[in-house]
Amino acid sequence: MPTPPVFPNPVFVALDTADLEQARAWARALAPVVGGVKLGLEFFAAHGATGVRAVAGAEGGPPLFLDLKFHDIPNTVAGAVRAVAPLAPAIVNVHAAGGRAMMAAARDAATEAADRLGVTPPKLIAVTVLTSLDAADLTTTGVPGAVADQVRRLAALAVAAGLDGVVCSPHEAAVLRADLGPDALLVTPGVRPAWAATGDQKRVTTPAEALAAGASHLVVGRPITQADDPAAAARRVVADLAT
Ligand SMILES: O=c1ccn([C@@H]2O[C@H](COP(=O)(O)O)[C@@H](O)[C@H]2O)c(=O)[nH]1
Repeated sequence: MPTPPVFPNPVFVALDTADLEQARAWARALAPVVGGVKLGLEFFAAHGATGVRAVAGAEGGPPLFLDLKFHDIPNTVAGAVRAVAPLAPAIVNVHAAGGRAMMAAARDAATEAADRLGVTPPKLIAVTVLTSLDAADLTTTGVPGAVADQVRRLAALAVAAGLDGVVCSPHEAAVLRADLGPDALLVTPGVRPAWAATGDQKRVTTPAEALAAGASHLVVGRPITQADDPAAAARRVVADLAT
């Protein structure tokens, strides 16, 4: 199997809250421990770009994964990607199910906006099949068959559209690493240390298993943020990677 990209610390913590001060407190406490922070729909719906700057805008702060999962017609998604470019996220995502033209429009918009602003373009990745879905769920959406097959189809489409990688579950990381090669970003939520509750995630592994399977980044939210001591929980997650 090809060697996956090496990151000094692949753990991105999901700061899922609508409380600005809570997000800022988590970011302060966790930035020294994790490799990056992820802000998603709950936070963005409450606080928008101003809130993102307040949590992750500091010079020299941890890399930001802006997880807004854009999914619309190409013109609208391109506009959304341009609109978030001034936030200088390290990673931005769209839904692969939006199709090749939508993803290519997002890619072009990200490159053009970064050039105009004089910033490094974000890594642009596509969500394949949400980690909260299993095969039975997927069938109810009109996609019968193995989850991995649909993930592989959407991942191939994303790379063909010029994207840098995908969001997948750790269950598909090994097959996608083989399909897409060593440089693709494979960002895996659905990561649960043995001591954490699974919650609504259905396709999960431990952090060490996800990394061993070929994930380049691990997204971990509630096992860290809902712990009594989030920084200690983050240190446990990072330590688990060494096993
Ligand atoms: O398929 C996906 C895509 C995105 N997510 C996001 O990751 C985190 C996971 O949080 P946990 O608390 O560790 O479950 C969350 O922000 C999701 O929106 C995902 O879980 N699955």
